[in-house]
Amino acid sequence: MHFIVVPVEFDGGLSIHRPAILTLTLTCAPALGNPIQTPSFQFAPAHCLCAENSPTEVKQTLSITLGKVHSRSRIAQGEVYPLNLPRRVVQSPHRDSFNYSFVKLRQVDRPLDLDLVSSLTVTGFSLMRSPVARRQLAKMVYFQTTRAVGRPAFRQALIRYLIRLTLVYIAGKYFVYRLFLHPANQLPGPAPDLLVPFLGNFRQLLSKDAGVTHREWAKKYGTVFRYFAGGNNPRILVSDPALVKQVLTNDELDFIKPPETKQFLSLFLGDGVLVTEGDVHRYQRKMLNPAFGVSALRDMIPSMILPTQQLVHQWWKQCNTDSPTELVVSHGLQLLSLEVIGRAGFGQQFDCLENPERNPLSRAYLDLLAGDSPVETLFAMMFPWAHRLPAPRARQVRRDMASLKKEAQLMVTNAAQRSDLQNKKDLLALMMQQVDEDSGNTLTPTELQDQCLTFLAAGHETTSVAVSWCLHTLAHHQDIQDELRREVTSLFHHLSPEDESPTDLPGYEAINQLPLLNNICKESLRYTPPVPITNRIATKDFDLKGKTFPKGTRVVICPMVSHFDKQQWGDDCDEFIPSRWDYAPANTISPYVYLPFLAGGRQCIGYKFALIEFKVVLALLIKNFKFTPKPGFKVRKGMQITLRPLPNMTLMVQRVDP
Ligand code: HEM
Repeated sequence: MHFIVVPVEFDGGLSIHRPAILTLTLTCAPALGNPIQTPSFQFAPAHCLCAENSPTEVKQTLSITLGKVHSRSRIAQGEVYPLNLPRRVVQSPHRDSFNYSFVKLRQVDRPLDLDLVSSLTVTGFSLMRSPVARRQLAKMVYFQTTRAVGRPAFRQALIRYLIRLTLVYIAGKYFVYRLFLHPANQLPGPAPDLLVPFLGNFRQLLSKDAGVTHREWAKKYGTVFRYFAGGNNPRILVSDPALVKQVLTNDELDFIKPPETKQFLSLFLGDGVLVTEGDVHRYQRKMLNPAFGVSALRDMIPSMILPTQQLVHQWWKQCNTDSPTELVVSHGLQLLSLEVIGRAGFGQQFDCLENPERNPLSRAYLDLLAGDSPVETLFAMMFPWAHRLPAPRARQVRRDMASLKKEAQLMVTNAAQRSDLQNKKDLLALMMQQVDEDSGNTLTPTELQDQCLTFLAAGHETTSVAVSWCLHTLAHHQDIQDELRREVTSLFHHLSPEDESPTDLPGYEAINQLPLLNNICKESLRYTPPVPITNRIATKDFDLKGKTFPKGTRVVICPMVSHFDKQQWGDDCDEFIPSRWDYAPANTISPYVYLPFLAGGRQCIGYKFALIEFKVVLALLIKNFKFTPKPGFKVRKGMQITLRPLPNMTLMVQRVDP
């Protein structure tokens, strides 16, 4: 038996001008004995806009109308009766559902051959024109979804479906595409580690010191190769100087920092210059560059020498008079570089060396950097949301970050109230006085605050790591250490180790003119680059060596590889030879091969600051102490943002009589 159910009016003021035909073909055959209870829909509900919830209402309507039919006439299978029934009101049992209240039921004498799609389209358009209908539809979708989700069978089927879909997605993206189909696979490179299937070559990378595995791969696969990182994500490592230049300079704007690195860094640094990209970054560099010029640095020399003298005095007191003493040098150096950046950067004495816990800024930084595990740092970088977890360490990190922001804000507010700002020569004062020539703008308090946090972070850990490794290397090269001591003593001879406030300090030029000190710093930054690796992500498709790689591909620049490339440096590149800087190839080396401060538009803004600080600290320490290795002490080069010594660098330190 076939019916057309024609709803002519809907609840809630929804009016459909033409009698919109909700075509429902009903087969009442199974219900012949009792058509009132079991009319079943043949196909319409599957197509109908209100498919899922209309049956209830239609059933009710039919119950009534068929009930009337039944009372008047006998319905037999195949028999067709003309119906011309009056409208009847049907109350929906689901108040929230889409219900129509007047239904006219018309019986036809032949199987239906209606244009179902067009009639439903009319219905759909009419419905969507009415705000009330839209609301009704939204309600209906919500109602149907919640009702379906409420059914255990549906839930199970949905979960099964989602699991299957997820597995197919993971297998497709993380295994098939990344390990085989991604264009990076055209390049040579190591096979993924099958023992940890999801982590690419991570196990190999973490099993050795930072950069060592990369270096081995470079020897085997050349200056452009691919490997797999976490999630089997392919990375292309380039050490060919022309290609490094392409990434860092020629197409600089097409290669940005990976979002997770930026997210991780911006937790601490806000929108500082280390994090921003494009025009904002260019503007910030323009505003900040003058603060790092040589004339500014000349005035900062006392802010470097005085805290170093303080550390010398501390170590002098800790050392035995006639035998070497074991000292955790990296700890003292970290406090020192924080104090230097406090004084030279912000005109403030953090008093880190005397009382590291006193200043909230230094306290927060020391706590944040306290972790000794590279895995911990990698985890934090890969999952920047981890600090939101309700774990005690995460809570402490949140407290530290809040404290950093508050203190930086305070620092900027206090600086703005200084009456003698014009005479101050620290980074913050210089930044505050900087006016953009084009727009006439100055940096806003928030911008200044973020830059302060950036300089604190970027400027102190790197320098202390650089000096720690240099002392370690010199401890294994006593002849070079002795020679350096002779050179620096000639310049700093009048500074007594017990004098924390010396006067008559050597100047910027005099320090830079010490040739061995210069060579040792350069060679040490080659041998143990404090930033061993840098990642970029392509913002558009790019060509490298005649091959095209898609947007989103990760490119790695690795000073630990470039600095040990025999073709560039010669066969002795694995050795520490400061004198190499006196002749070729080192003294003519490409800036895209020697990369301790990177190159291009994102080169370290503080590299001159860092170099002069490195020299001052190294000179004063070597002048006053002899460093030798601690027997049995094994130190690893940590694969963190910086090349951290793991565990903290410990050396034997002996006083050198003035
Ligand atoms: C030996 C010490 C240092 C080393 C080896 C070093 C190295 C680097 C490297 C490799 C980068 C580029 C990172 C990247 O883009 O992936 C960088 C960026 C940066 N460094 Fe340094 N740095 C040192 C000291 C300093 C100091 C003392 C300061 C500030 C006082 C500083 C401030 C910055 C800033 C602000 C950036 C971001 C520049 C930008 O993206 O435009 N650095 N540094």
